[in-house]
Amino acid sequence: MSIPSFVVGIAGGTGAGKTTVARLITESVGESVTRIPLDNYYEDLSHLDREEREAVNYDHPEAFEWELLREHLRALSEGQAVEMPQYDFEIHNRKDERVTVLPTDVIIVEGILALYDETINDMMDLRLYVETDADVRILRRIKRDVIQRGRALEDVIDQYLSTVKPMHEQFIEPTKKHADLIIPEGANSVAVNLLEEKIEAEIEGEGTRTWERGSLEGELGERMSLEEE
Ligand SMILES: Nc1ncnc2c1ncn2[C@@H]1O[C@H](COP(=O)(O)OP(=O)(O)O)[C@@H](O)[C@H]1O
Ligand SMILES: Nc1ccn([C@@H]2O[C@H](COP(=O)(O)O)[C@@H](O)[C@H]2O)c(=O)n1
Repeated sequence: MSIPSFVVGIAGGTGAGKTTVARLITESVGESVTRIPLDNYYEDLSHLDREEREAVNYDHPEAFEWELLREHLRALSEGQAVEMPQYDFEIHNRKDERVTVLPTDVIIVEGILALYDETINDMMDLRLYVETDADVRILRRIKRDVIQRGRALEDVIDQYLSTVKPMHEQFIEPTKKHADLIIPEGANSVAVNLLEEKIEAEIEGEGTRTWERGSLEGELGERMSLEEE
């Protein structure tokens, strides 16, 4: 019998620690986890020039291609591979290439609005909201955007005040009510260890969801067979 993947959502404000939590779980649990960054599902803005793309509100739900994410999650949790878009923060747009993502026992969807879409929330088995104070989050974001993404401090501050903060209050923070668990501070080792245990138990437990990874590698896009227990 087919057993769908265990789908985990990790939401929270910018700089809250979502990516870190997702990365720690993935590193600990291993190959059976696939990470789906919501950033990869920003709308394709190739029809806009760079200046117009810089002015887009990237914290509004309309910035994302929800239907594509729904389709991909549905496909992955049913055992089909998908071609996931890749996002480039330098050019404020998708890259030309896509990456083939194989179905796995566990799928982690991670991003500011990971708990926003009702259909996607219904597909999730575990919904997490990472909660970190706004002052800590903006300091982390300034460090990341200025040092790693080469953005000007003035621009980072302007963007924070004009869109990031108001959208957080209007759309992101309210999704906390959809969470099963709230994780304080991001890479909080007690919470992360408990999550790792929960996810490992899901993989190893009764009715194991065991995708035969190798069986798909030669015939990508084909439906996978499930290992009978
Ligand atoms: N509990 C924590 N304590 C200290 N730093 C943390 C903690 N959690 C995350 N960080 C750091 O904060 C920064 C932002 O974390 P990240 O996971 O990228 O946030 P998000 O994906 O929510 O934007 C990273 O440099 C990360 O190492
Ligand atoms: N071209 C873009 C696209 C998105 N952003 C910002 O990314 C933030 C979401 O990612 P986190 O890892 O911080 O959760 C979001 O707040 C967008 O403002 C951007 O700056 N440029």
